[in-house]
Amino acid sequence: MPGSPICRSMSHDSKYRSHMQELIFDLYKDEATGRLFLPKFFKELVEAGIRKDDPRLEQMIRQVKETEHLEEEILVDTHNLQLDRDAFKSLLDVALTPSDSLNMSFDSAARNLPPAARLTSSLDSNASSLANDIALSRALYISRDMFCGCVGNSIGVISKALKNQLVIPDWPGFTNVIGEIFEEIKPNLSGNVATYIPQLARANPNAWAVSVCTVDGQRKSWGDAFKPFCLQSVSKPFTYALVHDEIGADELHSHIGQEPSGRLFNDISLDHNKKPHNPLINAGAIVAASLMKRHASLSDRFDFAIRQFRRFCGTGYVGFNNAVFLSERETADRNYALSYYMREHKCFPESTNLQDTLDLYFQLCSIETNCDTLSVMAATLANGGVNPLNGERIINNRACRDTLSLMYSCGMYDWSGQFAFRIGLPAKSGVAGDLIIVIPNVAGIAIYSPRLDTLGNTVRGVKFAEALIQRFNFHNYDSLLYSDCQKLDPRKSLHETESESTSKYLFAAKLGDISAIKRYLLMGLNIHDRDYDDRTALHVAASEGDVACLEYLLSKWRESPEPQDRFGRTPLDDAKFFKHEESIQMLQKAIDAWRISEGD
Ligand SMILES: NC(=O)CC[C@H](N)C(=O)O
Repeated sequence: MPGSPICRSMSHDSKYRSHMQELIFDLYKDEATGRLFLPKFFKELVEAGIRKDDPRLEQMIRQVKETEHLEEEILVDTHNLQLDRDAFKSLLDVALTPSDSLNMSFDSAARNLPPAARLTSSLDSNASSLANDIALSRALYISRDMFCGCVGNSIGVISKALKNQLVIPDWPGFTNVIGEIFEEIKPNLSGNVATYIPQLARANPNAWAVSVCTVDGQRKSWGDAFKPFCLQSVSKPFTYALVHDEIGADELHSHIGQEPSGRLFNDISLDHNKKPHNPLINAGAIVAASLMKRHASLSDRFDFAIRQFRRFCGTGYVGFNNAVFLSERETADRNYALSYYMREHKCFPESTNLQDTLDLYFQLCSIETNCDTLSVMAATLANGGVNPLNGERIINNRACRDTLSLMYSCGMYDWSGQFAFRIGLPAKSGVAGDLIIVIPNVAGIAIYSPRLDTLGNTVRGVKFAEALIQRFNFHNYDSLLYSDCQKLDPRKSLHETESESTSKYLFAAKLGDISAIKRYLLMGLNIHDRDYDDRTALHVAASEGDVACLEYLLSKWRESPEPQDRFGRTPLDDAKFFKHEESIQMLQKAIDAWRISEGD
């Protein structure tokens, strides 16, 4: 439909996308080769918190690998290397692995190439120069066409990351503090592993893991983050959300209340309406299970549930621990008694099969995952029901809102009131020692430490939550106006005036922070911008004698390299004043070239 809003927006989107692709390529390309050095590019994304296994980068990484077939003659001709395909691919794999260890990966990769493929070359035997020479081949320096052809839908997250517009812009700074808290709490070995379900008693009591995923998909994990555990009661908010999404609030709340019970999670009690107090204790969760796809077979109901649980994370591990399911079912007198008591009070829908209901409830509690994956599930709740890694809506917004409200008031058993008061965030704990904390519109946090306190909450998890709130202004009421809260606010600076951006841009030039300069240019700032003294970034870099920064600016400069500030001084004057010889030569060369191009 040419001209229609949809068509315009689609054409606008595709025009915007290709504009961003070109802009990013130009900003990040290596001036010497005119190509984009992939490892360095990915390093920028990793530093912003976007991991290589992020589904949004999958297409790009796959296409780069597929598109870039190994042309041995290029390697042999250009570098006189005797290199077999596997060895080169292993080096390409390392180079495309944006990780903290990226810096050393080239050297280690070149040194660790399989003996058979040990490179023989006329080049310097030093691994890093060898690796860098290999990197000069096409595979790691990609052309404009290849970049624009491969980046595809990844451009959204890439441009946001490079523009520093992700919800937590200083990701390294934020995760450093989280890492400190993680280490601080690690020595705490108080509490005991749950034993009333025999399988749970076998957990490693000292396991300790924390994972964070933001609503922009920035992720980091610490400790045993890939060690599997069963969700147990952490499954309850997701069950409630799915049933809410399926049958709606009115029908759901005609069966289950929204009040904290003030009792243990498996207490045999109902509220004044003879309904379970809320869906986050056993009584309410069992009724919620009875409502989930209640006209389908038990196998279809479980299949639906686990598929939906997997959609909450979109990646990672979500499985099922049959041993825990059987162990739980064999020792569930309390839940059976509670269910018969509820049936007596007609809490279940007509013709509910109680055994099926309990089996489904035990199965939901026996869904297995790990911290790294669970943090994404929590981030989907933080993100209004939309999975941040793929943009898929999993539950409607009202179901998400109601889930968070109940997690806020009822999520921590008989410590829910204290948790809401002290930490001020929606959370849900489980007897496996798992805990999710949701920071609405910011991030989901998953924690795993099996030692529980007397109320059934993970001891380290609660301590972590308290430490988190001491450092960051995440408490629901830290955001009050006129707050004198001195805590850290790691979220992006919401508004920056143009003059603020210009001064920050010039300050980046003073620091020689080329990445920050690129981010400002990516955000649309004009490279020739001047401050109130008509000083430009060229003046600043020339005064500092920062040759790398000066070289980058001159490579993008499209005006005369002799701008005058309010005192009539040019960047060359400044370089001469501070006696920066290299800068003087570089500027003089640029001035000569400019004058020739202007026909002076
Ligand atoms: N708090 C919990 O995690 C309890 C869940 C466990 N499956 C039970 O029903 O008792």
